[in-house]
Amino acid sequence: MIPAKWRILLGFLPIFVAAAAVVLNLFAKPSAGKCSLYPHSHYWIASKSIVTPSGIISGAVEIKGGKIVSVVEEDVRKEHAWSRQVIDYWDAVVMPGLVDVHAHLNDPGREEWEGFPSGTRAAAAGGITTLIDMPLNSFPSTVSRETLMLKVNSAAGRTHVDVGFWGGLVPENAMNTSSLEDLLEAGALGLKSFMCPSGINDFPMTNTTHIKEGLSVLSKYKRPLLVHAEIQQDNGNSKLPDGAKDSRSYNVYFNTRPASWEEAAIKELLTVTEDTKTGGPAEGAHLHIVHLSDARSSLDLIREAKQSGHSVTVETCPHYLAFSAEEITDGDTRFKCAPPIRDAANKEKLWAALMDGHIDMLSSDHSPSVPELKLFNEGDFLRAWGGISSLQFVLPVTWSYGRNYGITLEQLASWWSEKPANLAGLTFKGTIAVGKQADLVVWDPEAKFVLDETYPVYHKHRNISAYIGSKLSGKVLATVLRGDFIYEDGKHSLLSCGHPILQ
Ligand SMILES: NC(=O)NC(NC(N)=O)C(=O)[O-]
Ligand SMILES: [Zn+2]
Ligand SMILES: [Zn+2]
Repeated sequence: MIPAKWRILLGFLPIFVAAAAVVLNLFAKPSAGKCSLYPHSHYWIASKSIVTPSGIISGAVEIKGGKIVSVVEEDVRKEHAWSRQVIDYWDAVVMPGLVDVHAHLNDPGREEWEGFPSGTRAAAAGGITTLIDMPLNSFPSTVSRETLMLKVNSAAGRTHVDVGFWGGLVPENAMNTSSLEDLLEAGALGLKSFMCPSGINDFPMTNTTHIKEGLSVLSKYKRPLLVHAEIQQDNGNSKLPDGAKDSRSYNVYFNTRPASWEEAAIKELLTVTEDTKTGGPAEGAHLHIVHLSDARSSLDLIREAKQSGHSVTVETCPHYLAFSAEEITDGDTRFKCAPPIRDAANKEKLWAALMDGHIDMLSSDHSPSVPELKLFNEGDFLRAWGGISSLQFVLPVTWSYGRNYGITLEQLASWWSEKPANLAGLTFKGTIAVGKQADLVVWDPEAKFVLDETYPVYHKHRNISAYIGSKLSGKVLATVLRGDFIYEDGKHSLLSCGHPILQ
């Protein structure tokens, strides 16, 4: 029998515990050294603008153990205020974290171009919570189980966001089913190939036969093939001897890779994607065309193929939507990429296709190099490295330019989170819904900023980014990865707690 005075004291115990919890919470500081800037594992994020699959709501997202456990259209602030478990963002937008299915992090092997630590820090600061890394520009290229393991080992404990990996489809493994299966069994989320030279020696291009083989293996795994769709034609002016061209001229570069290269590649691809139709020999496989630039005939072909049941999707990138050939200054090789940024009328058509749903999603195609390879002194468009560096800015860029076309927050979430997560088979990410991982970006659509010398940039080489000097609106306030605040207001959590994602 417990003496009466102890029983009275025990009766007060829950009150003591609650009071202690309140005091501890009041003095809780961001816990340095951990994965999150906040100590909570069960909390609510409140806002008047939460982007869910069923529309924008005013309310709160309840997060517990890294997952979304409820999404409520109620004011939870009063109910939970005492515990300081509500983080209130008022008018800021809460969206699913971005899933970037096309980034070149070049690690291991070319870390001086960009590595997992710098690339994923930039991603976190930009509201991207998941990156799928491309199999080329690192060394060696990711074309086998062994080379995938090099990637995974290099990423371990060094990424601020979750990172998945595409494997490379190259002639050698395309003709060797067991090696391709081995790469997929090891966890590659899908494959990627080039129909023109990739610029990387150990990543040779594939032809239609290789692509057909790849799709047939992928159909068993129900994973996608991503293709860089350009086929070299004789109609570019690349045949001119170098001396006859002003290599500083953007127009000269632009004309070396005309839209007919994209069109030719897509025409060929669509002969193979017949097989992906329901009942076809490669049913279950899916073809995804990366970084579409030509919004004319290439897009018409894709639209028709989709209508006749091919399993095909297409992405474009913010640089094709933000810039036009007419605005690019000669010698400014920051804007060199392949396929090239085309004329302003083409850009308008890209926007129209995106708004109509004919372009399914967006990706960064962040493809940096060391500044020396951009040949800024010579301004040589023909010899400079092709690739735009943009990872940290894709959300404000899409928003700033897209506002003029009337884009909605729901569209942003679909293009940047839901559709890319589906492409990569990440059923546990991509939307704000009960049961999903709590990957979120909180951002202020009205905040304006200039990307000048003072702006913190986490890419390895800020001067190669095509966006430096731009005025943008839409500022990322906080990024949440599986419930952890990995970024808020210029601060990153001290530990890099991103996970590798293997299928
Ligand atoms: N080797 C590359 O990173 N190439 C990339 N380069 C671009 N887009 O200019 C690409 O995705 O094709
Ligand atoms: Zn490409
Ligand atoms: Zn790329």
